[in-house]
Amino acid sequence: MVREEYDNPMAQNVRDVPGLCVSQCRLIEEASRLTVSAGEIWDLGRIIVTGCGDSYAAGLAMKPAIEVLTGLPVEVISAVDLARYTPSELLTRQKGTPLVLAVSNSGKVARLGEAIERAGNYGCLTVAVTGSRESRLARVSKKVVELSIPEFVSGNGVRSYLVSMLALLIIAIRIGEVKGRYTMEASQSIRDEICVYAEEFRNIMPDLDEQMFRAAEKYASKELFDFIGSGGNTGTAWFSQAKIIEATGEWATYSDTEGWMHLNCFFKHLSRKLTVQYASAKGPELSRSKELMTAISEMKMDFCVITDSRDLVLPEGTERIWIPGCQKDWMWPLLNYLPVSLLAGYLCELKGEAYGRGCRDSWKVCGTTKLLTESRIEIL
Ligand SMILES: N[C@@H]1[C@@H](O)[C@H](O)[C@@H](COP(=O)(O)O)O[C@@H]1O
Repeated sequence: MVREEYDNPMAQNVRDVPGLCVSQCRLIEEASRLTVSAGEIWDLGRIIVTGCGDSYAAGLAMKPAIEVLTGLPVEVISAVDLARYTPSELLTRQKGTPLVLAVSNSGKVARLGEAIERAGNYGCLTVAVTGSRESRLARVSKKVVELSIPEFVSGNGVRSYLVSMLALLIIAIRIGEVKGRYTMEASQSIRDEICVYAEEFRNIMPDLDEQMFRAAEKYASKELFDFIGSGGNTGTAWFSQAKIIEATGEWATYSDTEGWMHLNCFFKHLSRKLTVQYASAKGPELSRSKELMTAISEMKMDFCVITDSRDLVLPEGTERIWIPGCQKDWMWPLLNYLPVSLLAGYLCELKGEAYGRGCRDSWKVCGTTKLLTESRIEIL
């Protein structure tokens, strides 16, 4: 088959991401630099990142990075948990003010606005990281970092996911710098490293594109997709399952590297499943990742490993999907979601599917954003 005949919006979005990463790096730095003052940063006790869907995954993906950079404890809490379940006493000032970073491309999701209004009422410093300053989220947040993502064909959030993660990363770099953990020059060199990573990705894109199209051809009949990753790669694994569900409607799941051996290893119909593991050569979990690879190979199922290593010994029959690595392992999730985004886009074309089932028939009810934006608000 000829790849060009199966080109699709998700693949077009993926190809745009490295350039977008470089251009957004500077723009977000400018938009966010003075949002939280030095005094407010010195007063912080902990950080909560929240959001829905891909925006929640962006928090998972950047959690280790934010922890390393800021030296503060970071929790990623879903919007509904923050709105309705997190005890109010945990949102009040205790050994410093909690900073809540609320990620939402649209700023319109009701539950997130609700969570932020509540957290703000109890004393959190709330910051909306959003594409819309006019949105309800921006209005109820104490501060706003406005993202401006250039228009492009809609591609299942592949570009906005990058920008959400990048914004969290750049805000964290600034917090660490103001706290005196490293110099302004060191901050700039981290941002430079982000751009180097993006450029390396841009260089491998034609080969990666071809490999993922061939993988889509090979795995087009699969009905279950099982993603494994820990640390920031938990966010990547979450995002991977989301793209497969949206683009193909097939069943998809994710777990961390330890959790897989406790649960997802028990799926049946192994011949109908594709298992994908994220394994960075610099990752602190590499020894555990290798144990899983051995077990998965003994179970005899189709298996891909997305890795930044060409030397990592993989079990026979395993497909290596090589992508660039980063000097700082916590930066890897920023772009390592791109191979599966390509895979999902090509699978959608090969299976004759429509994103979100075209919101037709039984899925009509899912097509109205009202269920997300006009949900009843309760400030507890
Ligand atoms: N299906 C979409 C997701 O793809 C999106 O990530 C989420 C949050 O959207 P936003 O970032 O605008 O808050 O909304 C919906 O659930």
